[in-house]
Amino acid sequence: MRMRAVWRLWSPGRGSRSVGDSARRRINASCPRAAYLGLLAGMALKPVLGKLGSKRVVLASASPRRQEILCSVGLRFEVVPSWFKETLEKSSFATPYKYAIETAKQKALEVANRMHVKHLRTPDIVIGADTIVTVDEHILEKPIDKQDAYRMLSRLSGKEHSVFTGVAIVHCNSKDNRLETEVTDFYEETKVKFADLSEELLWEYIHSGEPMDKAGGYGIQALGGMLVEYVHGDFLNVVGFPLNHFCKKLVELYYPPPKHTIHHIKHDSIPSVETFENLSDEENDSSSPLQYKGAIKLDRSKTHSSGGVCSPGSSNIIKPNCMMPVENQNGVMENPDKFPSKILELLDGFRASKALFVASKLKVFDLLKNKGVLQAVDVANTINSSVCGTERLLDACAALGLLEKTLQGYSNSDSANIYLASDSEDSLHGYIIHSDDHLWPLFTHLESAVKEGTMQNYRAFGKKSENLFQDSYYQSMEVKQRFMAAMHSIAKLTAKDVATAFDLSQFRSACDLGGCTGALANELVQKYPNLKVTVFDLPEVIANVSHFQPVRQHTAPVTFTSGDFFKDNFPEADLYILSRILHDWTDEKIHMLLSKISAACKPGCGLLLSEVVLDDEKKNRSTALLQSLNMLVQTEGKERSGSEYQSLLEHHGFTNVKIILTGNLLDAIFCTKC
Ligand SMILES: Cc1cn([C@H]2C[C@H](O)[C@@H](COP(=O)(O)OP(=O)(O)OP(=O)(O)O)O2)c(=O)[nH]c1=O
Repeated sequence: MRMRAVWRLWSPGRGSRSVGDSARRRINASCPRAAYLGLLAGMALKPVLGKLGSKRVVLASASPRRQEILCSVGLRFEVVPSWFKETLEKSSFATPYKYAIETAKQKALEVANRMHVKHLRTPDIVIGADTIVTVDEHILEKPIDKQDAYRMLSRLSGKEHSVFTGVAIVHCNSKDNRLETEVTDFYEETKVKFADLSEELLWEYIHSGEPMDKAGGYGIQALGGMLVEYVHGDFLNVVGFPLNHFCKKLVELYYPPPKHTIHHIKHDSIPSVETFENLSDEENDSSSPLQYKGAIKLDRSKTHSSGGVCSPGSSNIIKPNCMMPVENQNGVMENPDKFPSKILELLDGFRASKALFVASKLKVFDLLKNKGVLQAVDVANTINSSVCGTERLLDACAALGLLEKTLQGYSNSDSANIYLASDSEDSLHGYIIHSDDHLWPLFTHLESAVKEGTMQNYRAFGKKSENLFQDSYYQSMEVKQRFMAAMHSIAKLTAKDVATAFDLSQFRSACDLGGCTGALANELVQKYPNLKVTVFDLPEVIANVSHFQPVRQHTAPVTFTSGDFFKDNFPEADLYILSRILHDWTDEKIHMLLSKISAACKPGCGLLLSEVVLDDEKKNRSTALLQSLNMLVQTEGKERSGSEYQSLLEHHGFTNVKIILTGNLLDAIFCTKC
């Protein structure tokens, strides 16, 4: 079989299926037990999701496979790739899985610490994982180059090997500003047997590029599946995350089984599932969309009934339509879980956004920051609103985790004090108001934007946008200040991660083109005191930057110069910066701008971009992809993938393009002029 023919079927962008789909399809076709386990995992996770719903869960992994596996069961999490280098001394571990567990643990702890220290955002749970392949007592990780991939794959040819994934679940707690962690870890082993691989097949596979970011140099979920004769164990474990074992661990952690309630459901090809009844909502977690009050017990005699009801408040209720597996007429367990929680959550999304917008606009978070705890009636009187409406808004905000509600009244959550109060240093208030006043009207015309493929400024605001910034953002003082405040909020939130993503210490002068209020520039001079930074932006912007400047800064001040980077000459510098600029424009305009920058750069000069970087297949980072829709409704630009940026940059003589996914809202790209 020729690889290329198959590649066409599976390659992204040609209607290929996701890893999750392909993985699931394989499971179903070849391994009924694994298929069942897949379903079990999905079901088992749902009630646990209620537990995790109110928690900040972080996946400390850059692996798109892991993200997809966890996404596919509806877990909500942030992705913050770990910076931990996988360099532990292998020989110091008694077994390979201990090595994988320790690496997973270190990956997760690194992220927990970094988030705690750098972002003041202590997560509740950080998940780390590490996948290794072992053959003939050797541990194989990701190949460093094609030769290395060749060595690995020829070692695996014709043999059975083991794939171990170590997983660490780190629970975090911030006490007196110190991070406390509690680690739960486990591993899963899957045996995989490779067919005999001919040299030709082997090299063709290596040249497909697939082996490079995968342990053992193969991806079982894609082309690499053709090399495999059999799999014993959890398929998803090979793909990078043992979902089933993970779910069981969560159940163990959150629903420790009271011994007397354990029922075993047995079936020939199906494992006992003592976890199910413990997944009922005895603890009554209000954050779960699948929330039903009262203890719900599994009554096997009734699981055949077709019309099980889930009603709140009653005990001894069977809910086969909600979470539990039921046996069909043939005695085979089926997943009856048709509850569309993910879809319902999306459906609700706009209501939650609007509640946040309105509470921000009415300055609820400012009021509660100043006053501490208030009853709804006091809030209503102060913000000049009805008591019944205010109470519902406050209750919704409390349920969304923005406020806390006690008998004494409502108060801000910690994150509301940090991010929602308009006067706090890291406030997102500006961006929230911009989202309500500007993006919301634009998004109501998303359908037209999709049909026409163009921005919707005219429909939303009755203004033609021949010159995007002049016409849309700088037409009135009020809109301009709102827009600048919005950009400032995001720049402040991301500046530290962008400024520290690369070592820029060799540069003496920098020019931030379109640098707006100078938030990134001010961060750069803090980090590099010898760097002189100039912000170059339109005169309308520069005229308004003064009240965004830091009050106490012990470094040389940032300089501001006005001009239009498309038309005017910009200041000389050995480092140019474009933060959230390229995404506003078409490729044509980007070429124009990059060619101007390239002409201004001497060899060795640097160019730092900060943008949302899409994954190459444009399917994994939903926040980034939604941001691309955001660009569609309001600009002629779009978000781009790493390779798209790379080819734009290389076209203008910039080389050594490096990309860092910061885990924050903006990523960082750095390259130098050759
Ligand atoms: C064996 C095998 C591995 N893999 C992948 C899973 C992991 O992503 C990768 C193993 O490398 P890891 O170091 O475990 O993970 P990673 O570097 O991709 O991500 P991070 O360290 O940020 O968590 O190999 C497959 O996708 N398919 C396979 O068949």
